[in-house]
Amino acid sequence: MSTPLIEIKNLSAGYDSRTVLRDVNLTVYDRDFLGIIGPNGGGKTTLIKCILGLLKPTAGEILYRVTTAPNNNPAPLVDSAANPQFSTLNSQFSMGYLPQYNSIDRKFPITVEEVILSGLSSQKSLISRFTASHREKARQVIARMGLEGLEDRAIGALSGGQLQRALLGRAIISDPELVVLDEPSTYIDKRFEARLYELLAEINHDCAIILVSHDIGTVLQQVKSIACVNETLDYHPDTGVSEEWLERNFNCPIELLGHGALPHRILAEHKHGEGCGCCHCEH
Ligand SMILES: Nc1ncnc2c1ncn2[C@@H]1O[C@H](COP(=O)(O)OP(=O)(O)OP(=O)(O)O)[C@@H](O)[C@H]1O
Repeated sequence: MSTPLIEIKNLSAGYDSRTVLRDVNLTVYDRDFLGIIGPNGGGKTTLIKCILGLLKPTAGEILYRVTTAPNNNPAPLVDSAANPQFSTLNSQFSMGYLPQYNSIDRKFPITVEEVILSGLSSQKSLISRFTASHREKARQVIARMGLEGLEDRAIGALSGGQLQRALLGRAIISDPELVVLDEPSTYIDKRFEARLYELLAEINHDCAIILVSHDIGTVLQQVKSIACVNETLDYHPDTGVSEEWLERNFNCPIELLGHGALPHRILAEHKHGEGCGCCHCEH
């Protein structure tokens, strides 16, 4: 069994006085590939915000593995209560984040290269410039993302898929311990989607991935473990989830169809618009 990278304990979170997540417990392991599914408004992005340190939980805590020990062995998880010198999110824990497409301000005057380099901002001081090796790293990431020739283009002049690739480049350029992707394939075409999942498989050799997606099919075929968030969290350590589990969590009839070794899930016949709240019923 791999070692834990992040442990979420009894976490609750919300906005103003409204609780969106309640009593969530979850362990993300080293080199995990965790898929997070759930209905619209179930709290997936809220959970991600908590993991990224962008939203303070109202209860519970999140523990991050402290940085690799000198002998290259992972250091144990730090209990923030027992070790007050550690904050729950320590600055040495590196995470890359691909936000939801609609949260990006495309008018922001920044080029593809600058977006990707900004993933290395924590490796330099505010006023110093990026070094030649930072720029070389950016060049490699631009090539990996298939964005050669677009280095100097402003993000407002990119297609949706190109922008998502630039943002993925930013998320991975620092070789983080965890990459968090919120709906990464929204605007990505089929050709790059296949490449995207190849890339994620490559990245997953060295770091853990949390992938939020409405596309249960893609999630089940890519991930090693799966969680469904709908105010509370239900976790499966592998992807062999049952129809019953999916139906309970999506509150919508779902059929699993055999597809090689993995289940290939599809929604069962059901009436749309009955307010079950699943993403498919909104279409
Ligand atoms: N900044 C905010 N202020 C107030 N309420 C919020 C805020 N962000 C999200 N919410 C509410 O919290 C609930 C959970 O939202 P969240 O974005 O976490 O859900 P989600 O599962 O990611 O949804 P989706 O699948 O639609 O992306 C929703 O009811 C949403 O309206």
